[in-house]
Amino acid sequence: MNAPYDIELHNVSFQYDQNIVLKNISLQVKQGDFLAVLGPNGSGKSTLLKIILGLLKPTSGTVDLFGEKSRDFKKREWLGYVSQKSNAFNTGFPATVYEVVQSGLVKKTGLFKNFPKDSFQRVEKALNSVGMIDFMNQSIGELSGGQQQRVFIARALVAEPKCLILDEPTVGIDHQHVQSFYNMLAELNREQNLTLILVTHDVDTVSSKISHVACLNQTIHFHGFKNEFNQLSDEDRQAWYGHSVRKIHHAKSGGTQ
Ligand SMILES: Nc1ncnc2c1ncn2[C@@H]1O[C@H](COP(=O)(O)OP(=O)(O)OP(=O)(O)O)[C@@H](O)[C@H]1O
Repeated sequence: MNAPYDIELHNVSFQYDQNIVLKNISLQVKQGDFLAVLGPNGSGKSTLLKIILGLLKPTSGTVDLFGEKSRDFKKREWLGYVSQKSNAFNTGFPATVYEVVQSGLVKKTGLFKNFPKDSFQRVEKALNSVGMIDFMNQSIGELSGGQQQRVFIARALVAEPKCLILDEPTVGIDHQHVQSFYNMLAELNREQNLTLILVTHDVDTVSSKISHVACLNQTIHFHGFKNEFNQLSDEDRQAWYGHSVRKIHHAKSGGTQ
């Protein structure tokens, strides 16, 4: 299928009971984009992701996935999802890294079907992509938060998604490992042309990796290329975030602008 966009939202609004959370969101994400979704706490970022994933239905407006109406879209495995709470296993959890990643194939094969014959190769490939192949036989609970999160990305990758959606995936990862985590995402984006949608507060750390930025606070205040985001005036930023927000820091430019 040669869809113009992986994801296209038209005038999407959403409310929980009387609480309006999203208003008139129109947004397009094309194949190979690396989009960072930014916004203050409670601005609707996770809700937006759940609408894209089809876990919540818009109160009004429509979502198209790979050129089809979301409600008609059957290839759900094309959308991978890694939530911020994935890395929450304790040390006693009785599953190996291999088993956790293999469970991601259920999305592709269905719950009551056997795993495909080449599942070992698929798990191997996914673990290689996230640099975790050496941990294949280890218990998931024995890994650090950052390692567990890589395994969860492998679990999403094993179903061979075209777009990976990540909700604050670095929560619980040691500061010194966050950069290498984002390097890994950038490599997936570059080498596998994987579309990435990332909700994050790590604007500075991820800035050199992303291609696009969307600024959300109930509605979209800005959506465009990263460079355009950097041109936003302080007034625009204040209107979006409610208080002064730093511009993206570029290591080469010699400091926060
Ligand atoms: N299941 C729910 N039922 C009712 N209200 C909810 C529910 N989930 C979220 N909300 C409300 O919707 C609003 C947006 O929440 P959401 O989690 O989408 O924001 P967010 O930008 O992801 O926040 P954060 O950065 O704190 O994770 C908040 O006011 C929140 O209280």
